[in-house]
Amino acid sequence: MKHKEDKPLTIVIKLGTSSICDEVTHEPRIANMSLIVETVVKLRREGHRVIIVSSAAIAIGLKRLDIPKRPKHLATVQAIAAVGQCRLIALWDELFRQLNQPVAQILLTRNDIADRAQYLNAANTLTELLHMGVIPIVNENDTLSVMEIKFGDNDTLSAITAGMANADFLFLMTDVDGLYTENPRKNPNAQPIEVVTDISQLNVDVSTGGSSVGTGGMVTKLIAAELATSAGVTTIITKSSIPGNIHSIIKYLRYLRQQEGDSHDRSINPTFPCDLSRSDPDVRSTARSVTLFPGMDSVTQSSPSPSRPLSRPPSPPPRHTRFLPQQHPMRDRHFWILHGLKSHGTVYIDTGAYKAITRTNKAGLLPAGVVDVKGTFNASEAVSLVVIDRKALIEAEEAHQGDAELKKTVRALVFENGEDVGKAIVNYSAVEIARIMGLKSSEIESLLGYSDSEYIAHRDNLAFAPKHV
Ligand SMILES: Nc1ncnc2c1ncn2[C@@H]1O[C@H](COP(=O)(O)OP(=O)(O)OP(=O)(O)O)[C@@H](O)[C@H]1O
Repeated sequence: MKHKEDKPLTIVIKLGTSSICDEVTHEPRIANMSLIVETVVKLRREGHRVIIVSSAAIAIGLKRLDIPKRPKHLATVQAIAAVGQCRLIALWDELFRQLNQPVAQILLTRNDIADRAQYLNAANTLTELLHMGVIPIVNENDTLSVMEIKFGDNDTLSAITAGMANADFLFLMTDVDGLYTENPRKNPNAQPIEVVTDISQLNVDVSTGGSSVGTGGMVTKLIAAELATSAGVTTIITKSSIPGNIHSIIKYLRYLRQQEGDSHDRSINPTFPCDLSRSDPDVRSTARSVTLFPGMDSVTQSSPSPSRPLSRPPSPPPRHTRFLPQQHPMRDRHFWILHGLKSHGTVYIDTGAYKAITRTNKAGLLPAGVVDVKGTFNASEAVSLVVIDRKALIEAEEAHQGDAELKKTVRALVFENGEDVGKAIVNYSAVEIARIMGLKSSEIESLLGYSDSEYIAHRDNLAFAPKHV
């Protein structure tokens, strides 16, 4: 019988600038890149599908053009990126060619995925390349990207790519071997974090930057981990200087998964009391119940099945931080709304509306639940949803009836304290919403002269950040 753990995996590997280039000289780290190539080809030969997200176009361009320091002028940086990207992909192609492995270049901007059809098209191209046995090498299209259409950093881009490709794993390879309580470059006593079950509960300092060529630091890695785990992708931060670690970590996690699979096989009730320390010393104190792979229920670890001998436990994996995927991954469309679309404004809703649109059998957003609107956006564009306390707003306004200035300040305060809970694609423009907010849907037509929908946003067009569902 073929077991779940034998299933080929889709693995996204994000390589930071510091992994590909020397911080000072900007020379490519050929030896390290070669080791990455060997690891990726090994994974390919085991049947896995691998996508690389590669930074470093600008750094490589600086070297190519003999410019010692990154200039400030945007057009100059974009020109350098164009030169560097060319060299970078040529380098990857040359190294992979030695092992007869074809690669493909994919350059993305946020604009490329802002349209649902284009997003699906990009996802289909990725799938097709993987199916053909090609390694897609993804990067932000720095040459075209202006602030408005930027992913901003390749950590975010890699998480979106992982979601798009329905990946099992996202490896964020960097110059530290994991997340620490503080920046280990600054404080050698910082403690490593091994398993993260809930990113919102993390108590770490990620405020300081990393290498001089790095762009995101740890902050963007945490954002990326939150994004990827919400799509069901196990996310790992580890050191890029030993790329073979990817293989050891996967082997180790597959072993755990095999144990988990056997627990499922032999039990009517899949949850066992367990001693995590037997199989996973990393998890000992941090997690009692773990989900190792997307699509599998959270189960506690248990001893191996007596009916089928397990393979020998692999040696403990190299140090890494592992972010466990959400038990109920977000639907692809919701993932796209939340992370693929740029917000063009804000729709403020009250707590009643929020409850209605987030309950299990969720409703669409009706005009009655909208308190205010900000920005200039058209119908069919994405907006942020912010929940505010309508009762507090009314009370505050009533308390300051006589003082228009104070009333304005208090109102602004209530709005400032609102909570950003997700995004929606709206059926009406900002101007239209401003006219129909607070009203019953049946009143839309008489007010606007038409009624395209009874909803401000249909329930399929509402997406919430994981902690808000
Ligand atoms: N709490 C923390 N734990 C671990 N590293 C931290 C922490 N806070 C800050 N850092 C810094 O984050 C750095 C890694 O991020 P950085 O952006 O420099 O690298 P990269 O991802 O390899 O490059 P790029 O951003 O170009 O993709 C580490 O070198 C470390 O100095």
